[in-house]
Parts: sequence; structure tokens; C-alpha cells
Amino acid sequence: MSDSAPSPDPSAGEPMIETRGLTKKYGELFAIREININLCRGDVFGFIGPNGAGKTTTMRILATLLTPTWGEAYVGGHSIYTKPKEIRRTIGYMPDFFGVYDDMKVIEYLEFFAAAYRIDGDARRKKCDEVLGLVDLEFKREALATSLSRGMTQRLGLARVLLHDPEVLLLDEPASGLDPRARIEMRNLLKRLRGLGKTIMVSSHILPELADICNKVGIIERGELVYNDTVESLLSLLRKQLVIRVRVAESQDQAAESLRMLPVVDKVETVGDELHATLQEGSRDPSDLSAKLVGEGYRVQLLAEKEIDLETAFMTLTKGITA
Ligand SMILES: Nc1ncnc2c1ncn2[C@@H]1O[C@H](COP(=O)(O)OP(=O)(O)OP(=O)(O)O)[C@@H](O)[C@H]1O
Repeated sequence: MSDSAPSPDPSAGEPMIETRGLTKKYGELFAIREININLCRGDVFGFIGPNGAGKTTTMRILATLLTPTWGEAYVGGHSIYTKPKEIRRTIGYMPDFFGVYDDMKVIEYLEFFAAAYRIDGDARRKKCDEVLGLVDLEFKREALATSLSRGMTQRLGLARVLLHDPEVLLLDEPASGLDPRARIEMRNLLKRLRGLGKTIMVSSHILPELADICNKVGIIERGELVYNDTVESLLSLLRKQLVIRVRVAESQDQAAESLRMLPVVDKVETVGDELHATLQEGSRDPSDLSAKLVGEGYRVQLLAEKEIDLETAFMTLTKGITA
């Protein structure tokens, strides 16, 4: 164990979160097991996993609220073991559930926490207004905090953890329980925070929700990181086999047979009124398919690349572990 993180890789950015072999056991249960995560300044890390996978445990350890059974963790270069105070100044931690106080207006709620951060006088009022603006809640300034919708409450929670201008944000399922519109608002808000250069670890049990705002993604299952890389690598892994959606005006079954005869085609499935032809690994050109069908006299109504279904991809990546 050492006070500061080891020398960074000079090709990477400034390390902001590092864990090595991070493990937490409850009796015989591994809540998390040998977790290795490396995030640099400005990284937005989507931490994906189903309920009970270990996301909260990891975040609580990084927030210095929980001690690991073994392993190392550094936040902003500070060790969780020896520099917890420095870490608390560096982070904004938003837990998955938090309460707001009865009979307190939104602005009073923020001022209360700003005071706890020792932000005083004019600076306090200014800071509270600034974070309210950031989360689009100025119009609820004088409303009772308990009267806010779930989405607004989540935004207020985020405003609260932004008061001391933390460099690192640990956000535990900020979009959970939100309706679709509030989810989109939360996503836009995270993009705004990314734009401010914050290093963000944000958890969710839904991969597509985070894929377009994150540059890195970790998938955790039963305490183990089963995937940990860039979103780009994840997408290219999933794109290894291109799937082409095909619809013809004539008999689907016969068209499917014709497509199966092509060397470039690995398999063909019928999905509703479409055929989904999976190309052989590495093949990216669907022109053989249209040539074959047109050559055989089919009228091709649709021939398009199938969008990557991240939900299915997530299930595929974690297959066997969840079973
Ligand atoms: N205090 C505790 N005592 C015993 N087991 C615990 C404790 N806290 C967590 N666990 C167990 O550790 C595992 C990981 O839990 P954790 O809360 O980290 O998962 P999670 O991915 O955050 O799930 P969720 O999305 O439901 O919050 C679970 O099996 C959980 O039951």
C-alpha cells in the first residue's frame, strides 16, 4: 500500500481513478472481485451491470465510505487508505438513493450543503445559482424539495454534488426510475458535465443508455468485470459480424435459401417480414446479396445494415454468467 498512485503511463492522460485487485467480501460472498479500472481525466466510464452486480460496492469504496477486503484504489492520485479526506474533496458522489428534507426549499437545500462545504456569503448564493442553472432547475428555486418529480430530484442531487466543483463524479444509477423524457434530460446533463472536463463514473443496468455519452465501458456481473475497454472497441467487437436486413416482395423462404448458398453469408434468420443475413466474420460488403436476389428475379424492397442492438449485445457478452 502506498500514499500515491504509481507512475502513470506517459501515453495516457492524467490518472484520476485507479483500482487494482479491488475486492470486497461479505462472508463467503464476493460483492466485487479483483476489479481493475483505470480512468484518466475527462474519461466518462459507463459502469454497467444488473442489480446486485457490485456497482454500488465499487463506488462506495471509491467514495471512501466502505473499506475493501483487499486491493488498491486511488482517486485523483490519493489512496483510499491514507488520504480519504483528500478524496472526499476531489469527488462528488451521488448515491442511488438519497433523501431530501421536508419543509426545505430547493435553494435552501443547496445552501445547506454549500454551508457544509464552507462556501460562505455571496459566493454561496452565486454557487447555488450556478449549479441550479447547470441542472436546469432555476424555475424550481423556491419550490419545496419534496415536491419535485423524480427526475428533478435526481437533478437536484446532482446539483448538490457539484457545489464544491469536484473533479471526479461518482454517479450511482442517476437515471434509474426516470421516465423516458427525464432520462434524456439526465443524459444531456451528463454530456454537459463531460464538456466541463469532469471525470465521470456513472452506473446503469442498461448499456444503450450510456453508450453514446461514455468513452469507456465496464460490464460487471456477479462482482467480476467481464468487459472493460473503450466504447469504440466494444462497438467494433459487436460489429465483427455484420447483419443485413433484407425484404423481398416474393417468397421469403426461397429467398432465404438463395442467400444461404452465398459464401459470404454465415446464416439467415426470418424475423417478421424480414430476413436477417449474418455475414461471415470480416465481410462488410452486402453487394453479393443484392446481386444474387436481383439476378434470380426478386424485387428487393429493403437491404440495409442492421443497427447494433446494445441490449442484445449486453446479454451476449454476459451470457453464461447470468444464467
Ligand atoms: N452490507 C452487505 N452485506 C452483505 N451483502 C452485501 C452488502 N452490501 C452488498 N451486498 C451484496 O453484494 C453484492 C453487490 O451489491 P451492490 O449493491 O454493490 O450491487 P449493485 O450492482 O450496485 O446493485 P444495484 O443496482 O441493485 O444497486 C450483492 O450480492 C449484494 O447483495
